[in-house]
Amino acid sequence: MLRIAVPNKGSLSGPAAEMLHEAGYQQRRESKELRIVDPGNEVEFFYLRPRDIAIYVSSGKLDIGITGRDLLIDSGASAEEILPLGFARSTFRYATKPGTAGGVEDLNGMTVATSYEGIVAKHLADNGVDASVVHLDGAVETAIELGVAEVIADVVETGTSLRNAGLEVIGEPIMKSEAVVIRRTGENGEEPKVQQFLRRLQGVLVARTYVMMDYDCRAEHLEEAVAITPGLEGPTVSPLHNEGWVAVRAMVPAKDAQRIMDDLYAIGARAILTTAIHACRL
Ligand SMILES: Nc1ncnc2c1ncn2[C@@H]1O[C@H](COP(=O)(O)OP(=O)(O)OP(=O)(O)O)[C@@H](O)[C@H]1O
Ligand SMILES: O=P(O)(O)OC[C@H]1O[C@H](OP(=O)(O)OP(=O)(O)O)[C@H](O)[C@@H]1O
Ligand SMILES: [Mg+2]
Repeated sequence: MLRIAVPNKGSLSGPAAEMLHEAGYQQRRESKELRIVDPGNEVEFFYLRPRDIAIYVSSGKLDIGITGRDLLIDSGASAEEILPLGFARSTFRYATKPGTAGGVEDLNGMTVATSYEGIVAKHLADNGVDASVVHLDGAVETAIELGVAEVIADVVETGTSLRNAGLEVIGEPIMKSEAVVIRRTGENGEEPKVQQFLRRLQGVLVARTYVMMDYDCRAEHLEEAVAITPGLEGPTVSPLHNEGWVAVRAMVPAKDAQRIMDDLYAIGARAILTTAIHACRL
């Protein structure tokens, strides 16, 4: 049985459960459940604090975990990222009251409040900056107003929390994060159960990113059409009863679908349809 750590709370928890559900796995019915077994898929899910997941996975007691890249790196645990999942995207940045500092190089002698001490201490050291770090559990944006620190380092998505606190980012992002699948560093990546789990999640990512496009076009325009919709391994082309016409089917990126339909129409393609992909194995 594959043992998988899933975030039980916070920004990662809802989207992770949704992705696992789309991949065909049973998920817990209520938020107090700490573990469930999905016998049909031979998987056991453990609902754990996102911050603890890399530690459990590095211990070898759990095979796989879903957590944030920033949490993985901050933990210092001996676990590695094996698949990025595209949700809970954020940057990790320094912020101050306007006029306090222009970048990390100005932080000598200051105090930085953060929930991610591991990332911040390393970043300061890598930049040769001597600043102290104070650990706070959350809502770190308030630390400056209340005099606990001159600088914060925190997760930024829309920037709303910073704006509301009258703070602005300084310097370049320390890192970019998103939800990731992790496993113990150096673990054999060929294990069939693990590979099957990753293929299922990859299938969800593809189904979310691509749509299926079907259209009819004149045979003499086929090469132009194929250049517009190359598909993954090449489009499927079938003859139409109407001589001189062919039907074409290819996967296209969902975000480009409308532009691609316009381009196909312009070269004379007609009956252009897009349909959602519900599941996929590449
Ligand atoms: N507003 C956000 N947008 C996108 N990702 C976020 C956001 N806030 C936190 N994250 C990501 O979520 C993970 C942190 O999860 P965690 O549950 O510890 O904190 P949280 O989502 O802020 O929840 P909590 O309410 O418990 O503070 C990190 O990977 C972080 O990058
Ligand atoms: O840039 P934004 O869109 O505002 O998002 C970033 C904020 O979201 C998270 O806070 P959360 O609400 O989880 O509270 P926390 O600080 O207690 O973790 C994060 O810690 C930032 O404060
Ligand atoms: Mg938070």
